[in-house]
Amino acid sequence: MSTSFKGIAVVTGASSGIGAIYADRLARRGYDLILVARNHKKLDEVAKRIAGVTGRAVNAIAADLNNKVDLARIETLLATHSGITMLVNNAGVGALAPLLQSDVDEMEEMIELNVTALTRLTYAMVPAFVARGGGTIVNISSIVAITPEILNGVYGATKAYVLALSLSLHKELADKNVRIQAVLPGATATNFWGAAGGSVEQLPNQMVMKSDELVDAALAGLEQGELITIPSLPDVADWQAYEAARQKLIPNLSLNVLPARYRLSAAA
Ligand SMILES: NC(=O)C1=CN([C@@H]2O[C@H](COP(=O)(O)OP(=O)(O)OC[C@H]3O[C@@H](n4cnc5c(N)ncnc54)[C@H](OP(=O)(O)O)[C@@H]3O)[C@@H](O)[C@H]2O)C=CC1
Ligand SMILES: CC(=O)[C@H](N)C(=O)O
Repeated sequence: MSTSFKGIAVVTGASSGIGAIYADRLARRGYDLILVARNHKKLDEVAKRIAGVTGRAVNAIAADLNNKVDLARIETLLATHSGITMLVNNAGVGALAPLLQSDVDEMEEMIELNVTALTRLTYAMVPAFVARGGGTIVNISSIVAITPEILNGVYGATKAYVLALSLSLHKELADKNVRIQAVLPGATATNFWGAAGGSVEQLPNQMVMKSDELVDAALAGLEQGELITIPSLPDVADWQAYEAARQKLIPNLSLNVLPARYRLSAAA
């Protein structure tokens, strides 16, 4: 594996779980790092460990992406730091309870982090990448983007947003050398579950991926040029068939002729 210098990767939510593994793997691939999360102590520990092992420059910035002032600080960094070549939009929280058992204020906070913060960081990053002739954005979505029935519906909807935005950005930025990848993890053994009020131990073991294997697979997908990476999916042909079915719908989704099934008969 080449370890030539690849610029700076910014990883949000890097104090634990998937984000901390991304930080480690990207440093080993030759990126210097800027790590973002709220917990300064944990973030510093991750940064020191990775810098010690890899010798790369690793900066930790404590920021609450649900706080407008902190978020603006990170947006400014992304828009102005010319060394940044990759953004991993990973920070996110989830929920497990259905609508009747969940609190709408908590849902709003989740939307602010999973959707609003990710959108604002992307809006800060993309013009800078376009101006510099390229860059890479990795968006951590989830399999619940396409299976919202599995967990809390608002959580699934936030991840469907991430998938939709990624598909659109890929098309919009195709000729600007800005790479987009959306990663759709299935259940992964991280703090996510405890933070969402559950426990990963309650899931059947065969459904749960280790976070290091998840990230290694996601980076393999990135290096293979994938737009969508579903690390758990055994046969990529199944995703391709799903996507082909979606593409087949497109020419028929906006027409000025009513299909026969909706034409009311004169007698009715
Ligand atoms: N684990 C799973 O089963 C799956 C997870 N995902 C997604 O993966 C991503 C990473 O989660 P995962 O590693 O599993 O869980 P973790 O709880 O381990 O990581 C979440 C990260 O986000 C950070 N974070 C949370 N809130 C904020 C905030 N307001 N501002 C800044 N950072 C914040 C946390 O750090 P801190 O508390 O220090 O701020 C932490 O570093 C999420 O987007 C999640 O939705 C997707 C599919 C499956
Ligand atoms: C699919 C999952 O189980 C996961 N926790 C997620 O965050 O989407």
